[in-house]
Amino acid sequence: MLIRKLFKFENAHIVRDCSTRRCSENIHGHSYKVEVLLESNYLDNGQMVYDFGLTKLYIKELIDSFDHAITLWSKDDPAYIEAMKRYSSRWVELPVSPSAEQFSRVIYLMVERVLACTEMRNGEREVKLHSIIIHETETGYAQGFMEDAYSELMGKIALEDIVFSEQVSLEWSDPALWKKLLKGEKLLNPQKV
Ligand SMILES: Nc1nc2c(c(=O)[nH]1)N=C([C@H](O)[C@H](O)COP(=O)(O)OP(=O)(O)OP(=O)(O)O)CN2
Repeated sequence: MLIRKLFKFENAHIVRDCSTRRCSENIHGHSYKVEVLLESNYLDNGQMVYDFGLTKLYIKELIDSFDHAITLWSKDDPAYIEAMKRYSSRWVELPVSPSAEQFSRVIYLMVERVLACTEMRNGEREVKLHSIIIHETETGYAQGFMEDAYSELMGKIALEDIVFSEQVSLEWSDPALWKKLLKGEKLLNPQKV
């Protein structure tokens, strides 16, 4: 059984070296839509794969890090990165360029880590991340699966190389959330949301 929850964020970027000049040479923004697809062969005590309400805790919080933020590629021109960080408080720095494809891989790894760290308390069993779909526009999307997220052909992504700005992390329910996830600390699901 597959379930899907939709999240949204508004984000700015430049995608260097792509064929579209508007995209590679200009800061521009998108109203992103993110589909998180979860699967299981089992149902929980509420006869659900995973309560949609529970996805609105850490999964939503982390995806929302990108909202009203600029996403930077750590290999971009250092002068550009420095200027963006100086004049914009909400930024996320990635070890890969922020194309729709790379966003799907990055968000796959982030959501997968949240699920791995989550202690589920309502009889959920073997809830797995199926894929992440990133809609960059109304007409274009990328869908990333586990094999894409871990693909060495596409370039290995280490979660440790994803950096959130101070203003982003201060808006999380726990400003140490990312550090805790990197260490693999447990996140306890509430019994009711
Ligand atoms: N495979 C990809 N192609 C493009 C990406 C991407 O992430 N992956 N990104 C871009 C640009 O960011 C661009 O803004 C979006 O491109 P495009 O679909 O051409 O945008 P339009 O607004 O022109 O969309 P229409 O619906 O066709 O008007 C470029 N390519």
